[in-house]
Amino acid sequence: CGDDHAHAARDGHVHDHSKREFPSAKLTPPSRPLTWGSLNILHTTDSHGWLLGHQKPSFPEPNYSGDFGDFASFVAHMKELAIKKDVDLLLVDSGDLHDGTGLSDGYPTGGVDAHASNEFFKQLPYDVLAIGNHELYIYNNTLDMYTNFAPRFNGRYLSSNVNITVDGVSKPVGSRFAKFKTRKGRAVTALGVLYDFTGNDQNTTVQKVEDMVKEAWFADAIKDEPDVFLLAGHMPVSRDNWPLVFNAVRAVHPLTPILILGGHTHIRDCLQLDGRSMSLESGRYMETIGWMSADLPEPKSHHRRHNGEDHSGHGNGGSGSSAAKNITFSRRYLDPNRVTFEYHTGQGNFSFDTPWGRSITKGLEQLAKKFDLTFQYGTAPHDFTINHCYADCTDCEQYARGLDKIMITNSGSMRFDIYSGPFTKNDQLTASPFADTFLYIPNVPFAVANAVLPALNGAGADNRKRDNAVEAELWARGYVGTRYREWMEDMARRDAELGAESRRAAANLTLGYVTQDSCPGVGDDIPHTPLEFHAIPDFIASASPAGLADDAPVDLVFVDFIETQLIGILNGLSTDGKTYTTADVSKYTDVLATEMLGIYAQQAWN
Ligand SMILES: Nc1ccn([C@@H]2O[C@H](COP(=O)(O)O)[C@@H](O)[C@H]2O)c(=O)n1
Repeated sequence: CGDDHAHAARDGHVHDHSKREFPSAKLTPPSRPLTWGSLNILHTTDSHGWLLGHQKPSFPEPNYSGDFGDFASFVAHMKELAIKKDVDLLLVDSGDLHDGTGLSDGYPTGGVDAHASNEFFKQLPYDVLAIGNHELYIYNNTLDMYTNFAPRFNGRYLSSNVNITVDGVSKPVGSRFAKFKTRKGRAVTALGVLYDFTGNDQNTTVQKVEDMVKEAWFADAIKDEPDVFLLAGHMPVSRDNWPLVFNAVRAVHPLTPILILGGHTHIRDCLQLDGRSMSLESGRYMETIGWMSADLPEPKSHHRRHNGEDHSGHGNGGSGSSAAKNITFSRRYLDPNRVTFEYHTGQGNFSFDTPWGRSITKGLEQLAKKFDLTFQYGTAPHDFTINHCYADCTDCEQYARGLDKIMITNSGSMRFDIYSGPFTKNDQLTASPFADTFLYIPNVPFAVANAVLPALNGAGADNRKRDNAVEAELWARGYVGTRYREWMEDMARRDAELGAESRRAAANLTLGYVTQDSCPGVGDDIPHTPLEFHAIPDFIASASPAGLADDAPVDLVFVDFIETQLIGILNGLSTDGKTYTTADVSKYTDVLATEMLGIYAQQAWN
């Protein structure tokens, strides 16, 4: 790509499409081409509105600087390559399009979250999409998916176990399953499964995965053998319920290839449930494009056409010679930026953009302008990262001190790092995208209020391991920060254990994800060195007021997202026989969690 620039200058070529400035940093190109199979998949998940790319100059952000227009051009070139290679290429998304940036959450009053950003998603030729938990926290968002999003995909937006009630009737938000043929004639049966999520709004329902697989429609959908099962879903590929779905399919079809495309924990992950299946999870926030390839047998229809009988290795008995063989798979985690995209498509900086890709980029920039996302509240004096170094927060503490209150929130409400420099409306919404309300319970005895945070974090003397029920409840409500942090911690630990020689080699690498999963070979497309990692608890709080007597009354302030857990914990700590209920809770302020950082920045960072 650097060469292309040089040629353009040397040859005096003038191109009328100027490139955007991102990435401002030098990016390492991949060094090994993708392995293509007879069926290939590009996978996105947990994009959460990150359609304009990561724009900050500090690493690892430039790794992810490609925007959705660049991605569209990439997809277009990859589709052409697939045709040239005469193989199948599918595009799959595993959900969570809401909550995460100004494009999804910076809409004017009266708007619907992610409605505008989803218009761009709708322009891509997704073959299968699955619903995520973030499509379900607010009924109006789900309704928008049902009314405006699902219809565009003609039955391929899948919500196998998720319903919405519209006009008193409960029905799937999208479709329960899809059956279709690929360009090469492969018969695909696809599902779109959501993990056992319980934080959904009224008038939406999520059926447990263990119940879904017992449904008559499910048995019916999987009865006929396709060439391949494509199980998309917003469910982590490790330590969750995919085996329930996998085993239900395997009970009927012991040998049919099964491709699982998962999500939710925001990590890069891959495993194989057997030799004829692969499960892939492709990160978060458009920081990863997943690639899966599989050398599948010829489509059954092809065999029937050519031989008059089925030698494909399909069917319960596995009549063909390939029946018992493992399938050859590959997987790769791509850093979405133009250097990656150009490398894998064999394009240069001036041949890469398609008119379609450019129009998507332009449309996204216009949307950012319309939502005033560059409005600047102040200038962040330094980086405030969630896990990578200790934030110097003395200034925030001073700001919160002086009143007899304790403010508690879930650390997951802080979604993204704040980088030094201009702090804009977009930065406010990437850091804190949830329109959660601040609530409070007045007159809680100080000693009790002060014990809530450690109890919530499971660190209290009598509660060393957090109650399993609380843990399960948090997981069910979508609390997955722990898994992402474990993953980051693991890569930092492995890095620390490296010997001196490997450490010297790693010194030349840029910061980024360093994945170790259980699939064969190296998954990351570009070798990186991992970020430093410092653990944070699941819940965080303001500094406790100093010098108060144990029975001094304080306001216990918290976000509505944690109301149920907090009241439960509070009642476990209460010593005076008082039982707290939602009747004790009032609204603390009209300021929403989405607005608070801007207010702070205006006062403290100007
Ligand atoms: N109103 C909300 C909704 C969600 N959260 C946080 O998001 C987490 C779930 O997000 P995933 O992308 O991981 O599914 C949830 O655990 C909360 O931390 C929130 O704070 N407020």
